[in-house]
Amino acid sequence: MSSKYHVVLSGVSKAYAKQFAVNNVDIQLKAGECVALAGHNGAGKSTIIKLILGLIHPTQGKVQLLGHDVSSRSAAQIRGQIGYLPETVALHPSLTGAETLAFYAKLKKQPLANNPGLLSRVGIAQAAKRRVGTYSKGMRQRLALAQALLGNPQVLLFDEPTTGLDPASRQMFYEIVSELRNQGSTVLLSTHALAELDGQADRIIVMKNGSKIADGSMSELRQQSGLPIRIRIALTPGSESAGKLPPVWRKHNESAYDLHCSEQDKVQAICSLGHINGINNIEIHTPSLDDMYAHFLRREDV
Ligand SMILES: Nc1ncnc2c1ncn2[C@@H]1O[C@H](COP(=O)(O)OP(=O)(O)OP(=O)(O)O)[C@@H](O)[C@H]1O
Repeated sequence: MSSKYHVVLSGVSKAYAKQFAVNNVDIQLKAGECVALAGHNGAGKSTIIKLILGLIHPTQGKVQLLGHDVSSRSAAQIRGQIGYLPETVALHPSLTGAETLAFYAKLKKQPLANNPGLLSRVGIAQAAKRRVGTYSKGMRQRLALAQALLGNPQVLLFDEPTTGLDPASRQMFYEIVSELRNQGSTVLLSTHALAELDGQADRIIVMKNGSKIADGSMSELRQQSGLPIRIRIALTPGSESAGKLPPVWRKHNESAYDLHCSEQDKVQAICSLGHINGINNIEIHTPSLDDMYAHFLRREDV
């Protein structure tokens, strides 16, 4: 296996009784890459994260982490290289933030000296001496993130990390993800919140009923989906130019007209408007991640 991959799943399936939670999935995660796992409830996202953590073992196939088979004894040594933020974090309410992080640092055999810096990094240094029971959901999630960052792990697994976070906390979270990528760590995060991934994830893997149904960067997914781009022009009210528009332009309302075309035809479509006077505005709407996600799920239903 090439060392540029931190995590490799090869033909991995996980069955409970006769039900496949994950079905014949191949995933490769490179060093310094942030990959999002998207899918509805029950799609298999948490199961993939648990397989990488070695908490459960595949029914079929192989999971490799930093060059080791996760099921092998040698994998125990590299567990300290993984940071994990579970979907639901149970923190003891009567411990302070600082005590909680000290507890996890001891479990991970990490020096306590780095803890104040970590609490500042996630923005809760001022609440370090307060009991966790008095923390808001966002503060608890920040503290849980700090424990995942203990020891500068090479692989970070975040299960729905931004659920319930306010915009400032989400922004802080993605700033940390960006730092982690820059330092060469691999980040895998599961999410339902696709819209917020734009510009944050290098790649998106779409799961459905345990199978991988799409895998690529935003622009690759856009191309694979073949979803059209919508160009909308607004004409000066009362303008006679509408009559000169090629028939492919459809009327949207009294002054606006739409054209649906592929990414490749976009420039030509705009150039063909060169002889039309009285264009007030041009809007280009490219398919969003939510549009593409819905498309991939529908395609599988057909
Ligand atoms: N321990 C288990 N025993 C039996 N079935 C399980 C077990 N864990 C998961 N499953 C089933 O496997 C499927 C995938 O579950 P998983 O938790 O991986 O989905 P998910 O994509 O993380 O969903 P969510 O977004 O709701 O967290 C589901 O049908 C679930 O019921």
